[in-house]
Order: sequence, then C-alpha cells, then structure tokens
Amino acid sequence: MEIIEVIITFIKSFVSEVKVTYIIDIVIIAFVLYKLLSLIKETRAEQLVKGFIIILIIAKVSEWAKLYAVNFILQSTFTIGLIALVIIFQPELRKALEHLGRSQWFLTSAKKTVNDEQVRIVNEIADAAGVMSRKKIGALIVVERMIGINDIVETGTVTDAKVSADLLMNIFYPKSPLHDGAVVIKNNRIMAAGCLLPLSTNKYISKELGTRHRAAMGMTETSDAVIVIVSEETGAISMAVEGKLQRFLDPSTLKELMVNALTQEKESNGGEKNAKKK
Ligand SMILES: Nc1ncnc2c1ncn2[C@@H]1O[C@H](COP(=O)(O)OP(=O)(O)OP(=O)(O)O)[C@@H](O)[C@H]1O
Repeated sequence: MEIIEVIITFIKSFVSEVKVTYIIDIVIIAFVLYKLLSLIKETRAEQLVKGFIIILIIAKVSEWAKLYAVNFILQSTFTIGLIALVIIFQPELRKALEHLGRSQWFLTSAKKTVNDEQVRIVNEIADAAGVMSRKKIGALIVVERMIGINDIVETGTVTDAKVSADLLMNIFYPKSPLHDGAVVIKNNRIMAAGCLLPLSTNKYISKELGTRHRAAMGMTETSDAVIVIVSEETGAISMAVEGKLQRFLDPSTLKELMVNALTQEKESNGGEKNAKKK
C-alpha cells in the first residue's frame, strides 16, 4: 500500500510541475528530429550520423570510467567532426533547407489547373518522346514547376523558343551541337538546352541506369521539376518527379502522368495529392 501511495504522490507532484510549454517543447523537438531523420534516411548522412552517435556514447562511457586521454581525443574528434559535417554535407543541408522552404504547411489549399498551352506542351513533349524512343535518341527534358531553376538554365545555352516536338527532336538529334545535356522548359518556353543537372548521390538507384537518369533523379531531389527521359540505349521513356522514377512509359501514359504532376494539389498538412485532370 505504501508503494502505491508513493507512486500516486510522485505522479501528483509530476503532473503539478509539468507545464503545457514543456509538452509543446518536447513535441517540437520530436517533430524536428523525426523530419531530420526522414531527410537523411537512405543517404550518406545516415551512416555518418550513426558513427557520431557511437563516438558520443564511447566518449560518455570513457568520461564515466575516468579514461581521460581517450575522453579528450573523442571530445576533440567530435568538435572537429561537427565542422567537417557541415562542409561535407553542404549539398544535403541545402536540399533540406530547400525542402523546408517549399513546404506549404500553412497554406490551406493551392490547387493548380493546367491551361491549354500547358496541355499543348505536354502533347508536344510526349509526341517527341515517342519518336525519339522509336529512333533510340537520348533525351532529357526538365519542366519547371514552382521552384525556380535559373541556376540550371545558366549552365546551358539560352534558346527561349516556342515548345514544339520538332524543335525538341532537333535539339536531341545526335549531331546537333546542343544534344548533350538537358533542355529546360520554363514559362511555357524552351528556355535553354545543353544544361547540366546535379547528379543524384542516392546509392539505391539501379546500377543499370547511367548518368542521364542519375542526373534526372538528382534534379528532382533538389527541385519540384517534372523530368522526361528517353534512353539512348533502350529507347525507354521515363518520368522523374519528387525523387521517383517511373519507367517504360508509352507516350499516352506519359501525357497522363505529366498532366497529373502539373496539376498537383498541395494540401494544408503539406501532403500532396493529384488533382483531377482538366
Ligand atoms: N549531369 C548531367 N546533366 C545533363 N545531362 C547529362 C548529365 N550527365 C549525363 N547527361 C547526359 O546523358 C548522356 C550520357 O548518358 P549515359 O549513357 O551515361 O546515361 P544513361 O542513363 O545510361 O542513359 P541512356 O539509357 O540514354 O544510355 C550524356 O551524353 C549527356 O547528354
């Protein structure tokens, strides 16, 4: 009986001392940790964070066991390591901040619809992809959505031309001077060709995919662009969006997926779902 009384007294004193702000504090920290862990999941950073946690644990144990030399070395490693971490993971940190910046947690609903010009552009891209697929002409087409990609445009040659299947095929024709690299479509125009995209560092991407597909994946990891890829080797048409690659598409499925991606509805909780097609 005494034990129960002690427990009840403890719970009472605990509840009386706990303030609402403590709970909010814990919830915020838990949320931030959860978001950070999901961002680094399956990246190089995951292994490194595990390494740091191990060093931290050994440092604490050595402090407790009074192993002063070991503790000193580990503490120093930890401090220098933190600075090294920021330098080594600059791309991942940038990605995380961009991800945070484009989250629309506080918007109620920002539904987008595609206009006639966008539908025309999707048709032109899908038609060009169909022809290039049959002729096994490699292509990489980036369609800008909400996140500006001027830094990518600057790596190529500015074209600022009306989107047409003929022009796209012309650009990617193997003997064309701009066939290497990616085409960027921005504000409904072919803004640039021969652009350089960031390569994905995701080690889980299939080994059979080369740099063209890896560049497409890298671009969708750092932006919300919709990317169409035609493989030079197999003629396969793929679409990459939000870090995911959908492969072996036919032109009509590509049209459907592109219209869906361009009409994405952002929900108030930051989730996304496909809006109805126009
Ligand atoms: N970082 C990049 N940015 C833009 N384009 C790139 C980039 N890296 C490679 N490419 C394009 O991809 C071409 C090389 O493709 P590669 O054969 O390595 O890839 P792949 O994914 O196997 O494609 P494919 O199936 O067409 O062979 C290059 O000639 C270039 O046009």
